[in-house]
Amino acid sequence: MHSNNSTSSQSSHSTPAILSLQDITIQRGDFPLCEGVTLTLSSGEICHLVGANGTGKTTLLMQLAGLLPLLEGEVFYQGQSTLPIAPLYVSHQLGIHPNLTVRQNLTFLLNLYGIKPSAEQIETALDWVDLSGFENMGSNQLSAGQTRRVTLARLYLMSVQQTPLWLLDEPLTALDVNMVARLQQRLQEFVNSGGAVLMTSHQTVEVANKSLNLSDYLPTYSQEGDFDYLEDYDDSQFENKGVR
Ligand SMILES: Nc1ncnc2c1ncn2[C@@H]1O[C@H](COP(=O)(O)OP(=O)(O)OP(=O)(O)O)[C@@H](O)[C@H]1O
Repeated sequence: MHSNNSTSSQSSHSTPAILSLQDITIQRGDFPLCEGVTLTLSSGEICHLVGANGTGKTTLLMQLAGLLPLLEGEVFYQGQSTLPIAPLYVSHQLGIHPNLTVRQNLTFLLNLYGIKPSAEQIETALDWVDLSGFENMGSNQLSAGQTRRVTLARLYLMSVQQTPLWLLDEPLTALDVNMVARLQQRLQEFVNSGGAVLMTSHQTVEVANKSLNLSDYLPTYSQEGDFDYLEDYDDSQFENKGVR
């Protein structure tokens, strides 16, 4: 893995990059979490988005998916400066409704991208995540890993034609080693067919061929050691007032 950021919306190839972030600010609420974030993501690339807890990885994916506003910087999606873009976005909150069956949930998730799956496609996708026979089970009866498998099953049926960019938030969490390997194989197939992936994970992502570390983009005031102003702080006013 390597960092390979660029300020251009063009990749080194003649076709535009699938995604280009130029000096964007990651922000939720009043204060920026990261500033000047820059990335170019082209066909064939799987970018591992890393950074300490709370640095803004989920916030960035939500901004790109149009769920939170982007206040600073520019996003190019397939060469066009536009937001919100319409990638596949898989939230770490899963989006599985407990009162629906597994089949109903998976059908709904695919409908969002214009896919009306046949019974056979649902079966095949569930088989891919080892949930054959779970079609009519209530989703409130699934384990954490099984719930995540339902939300990931859609990746089996989605292709570059629906969306060339997948934004995946913690897709490997709660999965056993076999499913982690199978999912990574699917990501590789997707980018080999022309797609690109931006994903968060606190685990190693073996198939990643790029990384973006948000810890490199913290605002100056939050960087370690930048607390000089505290040296002048006079706390004598609190002495003997029971304020300590
Ligand atoms: N629902 C929310 N409402 C308001 N602020 C939030 C909310 N969720 C997170 N935050 C704040 O936004 C900041 C960034 O959170 P975010 O979830 O993007 O971080 P992250 O890098 O994905 O963290 P983690 O590695 O723990 O998943 C956090 O510091 C948190 O204080």
